[in-house]
Amino acid sequence: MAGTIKTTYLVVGGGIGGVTCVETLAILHPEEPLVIVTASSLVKNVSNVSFYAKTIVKFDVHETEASSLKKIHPNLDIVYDSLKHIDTVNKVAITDGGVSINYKVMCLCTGGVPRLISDSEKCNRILGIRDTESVVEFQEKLKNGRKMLVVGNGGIASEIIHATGGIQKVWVVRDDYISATFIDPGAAEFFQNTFKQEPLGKGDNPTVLRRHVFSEEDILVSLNKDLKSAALGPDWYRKLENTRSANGTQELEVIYKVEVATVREVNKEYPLEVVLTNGRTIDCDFVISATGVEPAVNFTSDVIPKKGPDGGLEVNDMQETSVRDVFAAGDVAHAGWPHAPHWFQLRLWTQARQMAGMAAKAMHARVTDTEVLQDFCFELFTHCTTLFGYRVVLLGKYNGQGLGTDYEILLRTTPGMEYIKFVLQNGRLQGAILIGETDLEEMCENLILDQIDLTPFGDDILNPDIDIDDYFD
Ligand SMILES: Cc1cc2nc3c(=O)[nH]c(=O)nc-3n(C[C@H](O)[C@H](O)[C@H](O)COP(=O)(O)OP(=O)(O)OC[C@H]3O[C@@H](n4cnc5c(N)ncnc54)[C@H](O)[C@@H]3O)c2cc1C
Ligand SMILES: NC(=O)C1=CN([C@@H]2O[C@H](COP(=O)(O)OP(=O)(O)OC[C@H]3O[C@@H](n4cnc5c(N)ncnc54)[C@H](OP(=O)(O)O)[C@@H]3O)[C@@H](O)[C@H]2O)C=CC1
Repeated sequence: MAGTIKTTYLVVGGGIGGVTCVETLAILHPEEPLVIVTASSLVKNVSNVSFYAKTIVKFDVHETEASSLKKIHPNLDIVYDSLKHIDTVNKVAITDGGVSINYKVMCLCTGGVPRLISDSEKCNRILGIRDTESVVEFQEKLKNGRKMLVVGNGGIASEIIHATGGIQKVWVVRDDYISATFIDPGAAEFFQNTFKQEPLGKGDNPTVLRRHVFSEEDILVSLNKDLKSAALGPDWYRKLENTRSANGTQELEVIYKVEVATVREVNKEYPLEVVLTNGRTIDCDFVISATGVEPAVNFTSDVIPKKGPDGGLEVNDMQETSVRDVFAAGDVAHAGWPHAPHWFQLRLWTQARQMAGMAAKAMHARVTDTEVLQDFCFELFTHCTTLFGYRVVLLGKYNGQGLGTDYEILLRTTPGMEYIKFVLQNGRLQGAILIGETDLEEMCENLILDQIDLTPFGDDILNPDIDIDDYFD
């Protein structure tokens, strides 16, 4: 396979980041040669893009043959291989198979790998979920399993708890409420109530509106986690819904404020013995470690690019690493520029797509010696997802991240229907959690971006009987 290729643009990785970078370059500079290095013949692509507002985007993600990318870029060369080494001085990338690719600018989109709990190396009954293969392995374990332990409190754990059935589940979280990466304790309670009941019709339950001024103590015990933060896509968990263990029982126990201390294989009724940090022992068939991702910096380089505290390749607002002409985007990157007040990094589809689009524009600007500004999407953190069957939209500093101690929360909740949380500081909206079909996305986006003083509206801003939108038209 060895040989030499000369290209203007080089993109590494066939996830959402790599494919978005290729698609954007296909629009910006179709006549220039472009190479994508992808270890897999399948790559990710985005479809059904719908805009809830200027920056709030929802889309579907599918797998497609890498060769289909040639339809959009006539000068695309696909190398089915893995990047091994970058010689940044001579601008040559070398693959495992010995192909040398001479580039002018390159973008690293190598994604991340699951960060598993310790003991995972000793035992193949501790699984992480990242790609299609890991889901197939999980499905096999589910079919024959009686009891599983899920550790972690983010997106994957929440989706697994929601989608699996016919198996006893023990969910071990280190917070005092569920799904802490995405929501607050109030929303967790809203979801937990729905576990117990059928969805309600409008009018079955009263709407509650309340304002809460937080003290430091409140915040410490409940809200305001510093969010840390790929690669299957939305709806991956639907595959689990039809995978039922023949054992039949279905129970969920959530154990709060603990971690897994040790896991060992034993010769007892259940093959795994998990000891928690509170001393309790749980016997189970397997463990799902849904404990975050680590950037996949799985290649060497003559000059090592600077890394962020999360181990990601630190990039500036143009997505360029500390090594000139080497850009990075998606889960492998650490957003190292001074962030806009209502944006922060979370390793998500949306951000991988936004970063990669930005990287492509900056790479094109470098090659054509032109100027480009950072995209507007980095002004506001937005995330649209589905949790426990509900639409969830997260905007800005939705959990008060980095706001200190003097902010207010305005809540409106209708059990089984909607949960709306506004985070206000100095009377201005800083973030919001919108659960259910609230239709408030666009208004919230405008209120956060324009920083309109909402003091004159008092609690009416969330009064369901007042159409507050009218005030801002
Ligand atoms: C189970 C699961 C569910 C998720 N659900 C959601 C969701 O609902 N919403 C959401 O916003 N986000 C979700 N995410 C997160 C999202 O998938 C990631 O943020 C996103 O896929 C990151 O894209 P990426 O292109 O940076 O990385 P990846 O998708 O990981 O792609 C990286 C690619 O690079 C390749 N690669 C790695 N190293 C090399 C190398 N050395 N040479 C060549 N190729 C290489 C990999 O094989 C891979 O194809 C989910 C993640 C998981 C694991
Ligand atoms: N619907 C969506 O948008 C989804 C998004 N994703 C994305 O995919 C990626 C992987 O998901 P996931 O693995 O859930 O990662 P997340 O980063 O979302 O969550 C990881 C969770 O595990 C906890 N944790 C980390 N280490 C330990 C440990 N040693 N013991 C106990 N708990 C631990 C974290 O707690 P702490 O915060 O305290 O560190 C956090 O609650 C993420 O980027 C996520 O955003 C995944 C699924 C769905």
